[in-house]
Amino acid sequence: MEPGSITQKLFEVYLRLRPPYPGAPQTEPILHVEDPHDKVHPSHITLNPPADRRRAIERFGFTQVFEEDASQLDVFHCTDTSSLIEGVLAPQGGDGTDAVVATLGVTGSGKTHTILGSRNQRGLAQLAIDVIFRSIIDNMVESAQSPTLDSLQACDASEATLVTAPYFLDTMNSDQGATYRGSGSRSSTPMLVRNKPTTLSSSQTTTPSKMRPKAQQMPGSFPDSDVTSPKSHSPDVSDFIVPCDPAAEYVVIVSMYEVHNDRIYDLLTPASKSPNNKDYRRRPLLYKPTELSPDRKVVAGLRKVVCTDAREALLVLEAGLQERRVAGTGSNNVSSRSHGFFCFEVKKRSFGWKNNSWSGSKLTVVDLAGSERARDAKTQGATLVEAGKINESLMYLGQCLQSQSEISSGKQPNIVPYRQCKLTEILFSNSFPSAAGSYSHVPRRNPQRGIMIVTADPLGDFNATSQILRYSALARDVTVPRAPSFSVNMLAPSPTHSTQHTRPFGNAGFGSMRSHFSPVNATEERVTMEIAALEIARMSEEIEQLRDEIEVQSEARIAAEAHLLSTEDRMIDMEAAVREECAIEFEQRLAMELARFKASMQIEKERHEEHWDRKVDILERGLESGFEEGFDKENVLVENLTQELERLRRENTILKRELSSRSPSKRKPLEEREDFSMPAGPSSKHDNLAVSTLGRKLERIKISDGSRAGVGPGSPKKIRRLVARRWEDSDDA
Ligand SMILES: Nc1ncnc2c1ncn2[C@@H]1O[C@H](COP(=O)(O)OP(=O)(O)OP(=O)(O)O)[C@@H](O)[C@H]1O
Repeated sequence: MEPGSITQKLFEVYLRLRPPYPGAPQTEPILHVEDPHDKVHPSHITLNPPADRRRAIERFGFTQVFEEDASQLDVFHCTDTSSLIEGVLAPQGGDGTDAVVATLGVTGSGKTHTILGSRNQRGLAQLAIDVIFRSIIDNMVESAQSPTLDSLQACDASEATLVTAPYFLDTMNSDQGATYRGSGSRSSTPMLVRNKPTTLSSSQTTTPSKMRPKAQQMPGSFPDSDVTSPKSHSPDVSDFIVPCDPAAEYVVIVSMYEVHNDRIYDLLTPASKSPNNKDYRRRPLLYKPTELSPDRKVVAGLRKVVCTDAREALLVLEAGLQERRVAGTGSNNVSSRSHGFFCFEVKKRSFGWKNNSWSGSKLTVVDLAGSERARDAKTQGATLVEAGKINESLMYLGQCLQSQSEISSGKQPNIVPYRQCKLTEILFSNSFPSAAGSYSHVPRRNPQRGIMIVTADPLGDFNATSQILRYSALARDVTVPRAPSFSVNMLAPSPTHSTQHTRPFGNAGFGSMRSHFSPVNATEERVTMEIAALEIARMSEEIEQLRDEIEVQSEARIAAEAHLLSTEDRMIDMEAAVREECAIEFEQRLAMELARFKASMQIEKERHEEHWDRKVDILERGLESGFEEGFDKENVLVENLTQELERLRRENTILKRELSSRSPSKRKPLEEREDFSMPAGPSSKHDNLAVSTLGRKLERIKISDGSRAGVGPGSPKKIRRLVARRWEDSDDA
């Protein structure tokens, strides 16, 4: 089945009329309860427009109408809240069925009174807590401490943090434990001590502030949760018990949250100081499917308190109500500025299975904020914006309820448009069976059962009341107004004017008319009067219709403005989220790029080092090889020179011999001769000089040889060869 399509009524709708305010002026009520005829309880009312309004008379049908004198207990019993509790406790085994009890109405019409009661009377929430705990008292778990707490935590599908009631209350009461809202909260409606309630003025804002009075010091207007006080039992339901599963042990988990400006805030988690400014703020929570609840959305991340008796649950409820946003308006001194959701999850598991999983269902009691007209409520600033948001969400809720009644009367396709805002999503999304086949690993849950109690003030504002009734009623008839009575009066001949008819229309003066008076004229005039009267009636009708239209249009404009504001808010949120996402992505990419850059730098560095190492190697090798080469060259040179020197010496000896052999008698011995004399000094110098002298000598010899060669026969090559041979021969010799 498509989500949003229905096969049965999603909410039973009841109407509760509030008694007049003490000291309220005696005026004609706009609402009249119809005689039930053959039925026991009335179920229809008629909405009569005030005498000065020309509007249709409307008739609305509900499951039941509670008149002004109906008590809290009447409402509890007749709305069959006990059967909802029975569905939650699931006495026949299984998970049971979730239930929702909500109130809807114009501001000040008694919604909070019905749900949370007042100083002397308990509301449906307290009565339900009482009945639930009385019914399961014999099957309650022995202790909510570990390991029970751990097993409950493991089975919680809403990513919640579970704490035990004693721990929660201790934390709340400790001075440093938490930061709670004081003024501007439902602090005037707790249940412990009978101090005078705080009266809130319209100037009080709904911004959370750092304050936490101890539970015992809180001013109260709710019934006493002190079990010894008679007020704590009023009305008394002690003889009322609902059957529970005898094979199971139970525990109750309390959680509370509010929907304010289309955002969900936990009422049991203290506000924390925002880093940017000194305000104490709560973090909005998400309404989403989770791993353990893939087929159903849940408010994720709540703080839930495990309670084992009614007193603990009431104290937790009271603590959460301290956080609820309220403000004084022109219509109500303590007006709820948010939709409050108080959830009592009844968890059960089979006896003897200490580690098996917990299942169960929950009862949610909802105190909706009231619709209001800015003009009447005299709200401004933030409270006016809140009012716009409240009206917008109630308009969407109205559309859902209207579609329910239109579907059942066959006027509309089988779809409930509940995804338009958080309020309708939370109220309706569990009203439908989960899609067949999907999430086979998760047990299929029954669609929730719902009760909507519409509250109305019979002496209240006609337009606001008619609007609420129009979209909440299960059935509606419209009776077209009769012909305007004044036209009939006008048509009737006036005895005083039997002879002198006044003429309301026409340019002619009164005197001129009278001068033309005749029976024929009288008939004509009567016809004219008739036409005029009909025209007046038609125009008045038109004016009324236009007036209605204007009212509808201005309501629509307010709703559209509120929608615009919420859309703007959503866009700002989205922008912030996108910016944050971009910043995170940018930082991630930057980090990645930096890492990549560092890695490539490292690689490059290593490559460079390697390159340089290789170069140095090559250089070293080059240097080594170069040195060796140079060394070798030098050695070769020295060797060559030595050889040359040896050769020259040999040559020298030969030459000496040659010279001495030419004419030894006529010549001085070589040592005595000037050109062969050896200078004194180191042997090397002496050698060098000798070599150079020898060189010169050789040169001369060559020249002389050359001159000889030029004169004698044969080539110089031949001569040199001959000479060399001769030297070789001499060497040999
Ligand atoms: N049935 C009733 N019997 C007695 N007193 C009632 C009843 N209904 C409402 N009241 C009183 O009327 C006053 C306003 O009622 P309440 O705060 O319940 O209105 P509301 O619809 O919750 O308003 P809002 O939407 O502004 O929060 C309270 O003082 C409450 O005690």
